[in-house]
Amino acid sequence: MQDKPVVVALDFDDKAKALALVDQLDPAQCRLKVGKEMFTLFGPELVRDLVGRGFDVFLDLKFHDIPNTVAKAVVAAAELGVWMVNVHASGGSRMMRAAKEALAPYGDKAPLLIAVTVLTSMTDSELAELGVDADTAQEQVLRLAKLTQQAGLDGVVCSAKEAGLLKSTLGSDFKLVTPGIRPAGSDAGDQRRVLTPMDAIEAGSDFLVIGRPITQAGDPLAVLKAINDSLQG
Ligand SMILES: O=C(O)c1cc(=O)[nH]c(=O)n1[C@@H]1O[C@H](COP(=O)(O)O)[C@@H](O)[C@H]1O
Repeated sequence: MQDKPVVVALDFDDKAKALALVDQLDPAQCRLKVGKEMFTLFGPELVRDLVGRGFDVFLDLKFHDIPNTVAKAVVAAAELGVWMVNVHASGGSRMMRAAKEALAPYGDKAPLLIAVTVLTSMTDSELAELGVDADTAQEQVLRLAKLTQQAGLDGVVCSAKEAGLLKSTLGSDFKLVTPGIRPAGSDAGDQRRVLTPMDAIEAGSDFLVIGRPITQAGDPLAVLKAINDSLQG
């Protein structure tokens, strides 16, 4: 298992509330994810602040644009000192390769570059609505994950439900970052393809992105601790 597999998704519209949670967290216990809402509201300053506090930050902006634009965007992320950044695999292999090449000058200081395959909120019928020629979400995830690996990226964001298949097909070094994680008994919300933290790790997930079950809990630290303890077996 990876060191510190839990990545807490900081999806807040209130910076003070987010920082009140961050103040209680220890960079030795978890990593943090900043997504579209907080980045749009509070910008790179927030990311610099979190990096400055010693957290590994996953900048989850899911870039999806032409190769030149995405390459420049991932360089901007690297300049912020983030640990991980992501793009949409459906932006294509040329775009993904351009992003990877743009990070080469950062050497081992480059953020991990990850691609989103099929969003964990998507169902098979929603994929069909988009005209995706795959029988199941899983088939499309595998197709996009193979493309991502061929483009030289470090891994993919996927549902833990696909982790076993992806690990056995793509090898143990290819990182699997899995949202849609719900400790037993917690509300799935808008997620459709969910697993518990332990089941996700056993299936082959490297990093567990967990938002509302921690951030909306009465005692977020207790939930994080319970999750970390459950993973220690
Ligand atoms: O890239 C992601 O992190 C992501 C990809 C995906 O397919 N599904 C998904 O839920 N996410 C993110 O993972 C987090 C999940 O949050 P909760 O559903 O609150 O645990 C959110 O910040 C989502 O934006």
